[in-house]
Amino acid sequence: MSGKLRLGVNIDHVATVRNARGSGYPDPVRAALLAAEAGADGITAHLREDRRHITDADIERLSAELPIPLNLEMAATQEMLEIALRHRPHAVCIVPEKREERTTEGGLDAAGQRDHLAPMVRALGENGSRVSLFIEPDAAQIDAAIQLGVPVVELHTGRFAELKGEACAVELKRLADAAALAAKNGIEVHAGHGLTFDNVVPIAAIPQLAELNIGHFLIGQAIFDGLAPVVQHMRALMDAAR
Ligand SMILES: CC(=O)[C@@H](O)[C@H](O)COP(=O)(O)O
Ligand SMILES: NCC(=O)COP(=O)(O)O
Repeated sequence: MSGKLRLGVNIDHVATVRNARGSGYPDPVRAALLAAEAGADGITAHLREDRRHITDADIERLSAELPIPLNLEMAATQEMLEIALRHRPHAVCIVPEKREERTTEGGLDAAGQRDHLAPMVRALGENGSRVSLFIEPDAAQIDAAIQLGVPVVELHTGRFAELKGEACAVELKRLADAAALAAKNGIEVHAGHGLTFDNVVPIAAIPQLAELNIGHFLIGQAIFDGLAPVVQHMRALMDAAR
């Protein structure tokens, strides 16, 4: 696959700024609508168990107002399953979660949780949401995704984003190999976490990738440059990489 690479804009950290004062602004839904106007192909929002940023009300409004697909990120819990079944978002991405973490620290251990994940994946898929698993670029995790029958995996690029030099190059190859393995087995491949203007191009150049989900950097950069120009610039970098 080397067609258009979709950009999913994660608006979690607009909500982080809003929640800092408990005010109604900045409004994550307004940010999502502006990102859509600027060329985002989808919006990603992570409803965390502790609601540190995105809230249930945000998901309600995004579900009602978004003109582009919503990708709801959630932990593999009964509470989140019921919320996802109620809203029936275009997509649901199951991610690992620890309350004590500052941000997602790695991929979901799908291989170690297959029995727990299987009924959730089935229920979400039968309800009409496209299910993805946020996993490490690892053959065992991809095999688990194949066994679980998910149509999409999202590869965790956080390690790639943190590493430098030769170690970063090794992680990039790990991501490319994992994308090729998943795609060969009929799974659509996405990637995300820690992507910026400076590191997105080699990820975007991986031909099997269909979508990148990018948030924290875009929202931070928008403070200086505005959200629409930042989305348009990321979009241009991704297009130029293909
Ligand atoms: C799964 C992932 O990498 C992000 O989409 C996730 O939203 C990170 O969690 P925070 O947004 O809370 O940092
Ligand atoms: N799944 C990755 C995502 O949605 C955004 O991650 P980040 O860009 O906020 O690190």
